[in-house]
Amino acid sequence: MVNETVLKNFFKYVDENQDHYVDRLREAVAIPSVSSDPDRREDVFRMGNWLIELFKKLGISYEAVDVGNHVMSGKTLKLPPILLGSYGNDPKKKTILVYGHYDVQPALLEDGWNSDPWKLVEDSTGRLVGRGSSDDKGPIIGWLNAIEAHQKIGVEFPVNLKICFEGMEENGSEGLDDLIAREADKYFKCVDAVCISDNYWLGVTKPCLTYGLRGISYFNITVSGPGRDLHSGVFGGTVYEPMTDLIILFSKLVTPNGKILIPGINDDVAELKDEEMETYRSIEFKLEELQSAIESKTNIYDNETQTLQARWRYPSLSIHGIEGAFSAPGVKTVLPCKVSGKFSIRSVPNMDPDKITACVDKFLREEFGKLGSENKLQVECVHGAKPWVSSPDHWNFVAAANAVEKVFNCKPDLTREGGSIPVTLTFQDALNKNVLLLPMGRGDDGAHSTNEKLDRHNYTEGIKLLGTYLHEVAAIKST
Ligand SMILES: NCC(=O)N[C@@H](Cc1c[nH]cn1)C(=O)O
Ligand SMILES: [Zn+2]
Ligand SMILES: [Zn+2]
Repeated sequence: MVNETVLKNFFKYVDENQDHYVDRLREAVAIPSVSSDPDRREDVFRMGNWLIELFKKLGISYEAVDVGNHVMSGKTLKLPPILLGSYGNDPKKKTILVYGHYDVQPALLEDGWNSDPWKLVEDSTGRLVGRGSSDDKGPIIGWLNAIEAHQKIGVEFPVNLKICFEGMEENGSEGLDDLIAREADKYFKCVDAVCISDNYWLGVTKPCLTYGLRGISYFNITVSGPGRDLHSGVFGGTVYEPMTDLIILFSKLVTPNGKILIPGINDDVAELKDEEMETYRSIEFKLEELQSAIESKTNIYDNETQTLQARWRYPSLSIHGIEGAFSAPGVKTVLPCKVSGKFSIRSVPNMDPDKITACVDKFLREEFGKLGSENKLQVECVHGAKPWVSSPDHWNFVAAANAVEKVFNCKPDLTREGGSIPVTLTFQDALNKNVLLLPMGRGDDGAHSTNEKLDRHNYTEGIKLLGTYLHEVAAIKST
């Protein structure tokens, strides 16, 4: 049984120290730890060091594992360290592994932010706006805040905690799978279950536990031809233009209503069974919540079930951008000599990343061949992750559901998620343990988008939720 007095004191301490937690998040957001920008790599390291200082302060023993180098945009870069922390080592207690990431997506004020993305600001409704506030600095700091609160109120921590924080999640989690394979029987040996707080509620009011993710295959297709950028007045109409070829290729990938046009891509998608259909019925989700998150009515489906299925159990293809193309304000009559188009496919059970790459490569080469262009095409899958589905009947989920009831006074929805967290399946397979996703933020947080936020309420109740989950884990029979 969870000691209710302990929880009461823990909740009270968290409530009274909200501002301290917000200040801590502010410090973290101020470090622009963008893993996909070679010029920001030092900041990713700085963020790792910031966490190490906090580990030291909280008495968490740790190793900052150097996982070598990688090549990005033609540059060899050091990979940020993977932080492996240990808090407690009592053989009588369960051991929970928590994972999160300290890198963030890029953000520029001119993308449409209302304030500097690297300065956490709180609006009048308690929205804490800043890059990484929800994805994933708020949640990872949440675990550490929960440890600190237990120390301050003088309460024994309910479990042994293993911590794995990486700085490359937004950029393919390079080095992490190998490290997990190496450490499965060492650092990760005693782990009883895994908890990841790196996703969001479905809507804005109801907490959820998540048992599935889509995979991702991220592609870079480069079309090159002329040896240098050219004046379109002088050379337009006389040369094969890489940008024209690329746009035609892009136009062949997907229809405006999301149907993927690449032959073979949809072949392996798991069949929709009656039991799965049932799971959509009980979920509290309204199209209005989606519309509020996308700040428009540009949704493709006019009903909730089809929308959730499109997000969770069918693949999608999104076009992200073009490197090398003119994108600044104003007018520039250039004809770029080399452009790289970026798009990704979110995959679902039973799709296979190698087959996805083979289908994409074959299709694009055939379509490019039809253009009769003298330019060159290069197709590359820059990183991939497999989809993941887990069992929500496991005691790990039951403990989390109990914690949701204690903190939010309601039963959580059981959801899948359209995003990808590459390491989830690795943990499940390499450690043979149950993995649970326990989100802190809301569906309208705008992760990866402009004006990303975490509500103060979700942050503080989230700290309580993470701590209470660990108490419930300690109390539950785990057979
Ligand atoms: N919060 C999880 C998340 O945002 N995951 C990313 C992972 C990714 C893969 N390639 C680039 N980022 C996601 O986009 O789903
Ligand atoms: Zn992310
Ligand atoms: Zn994330």
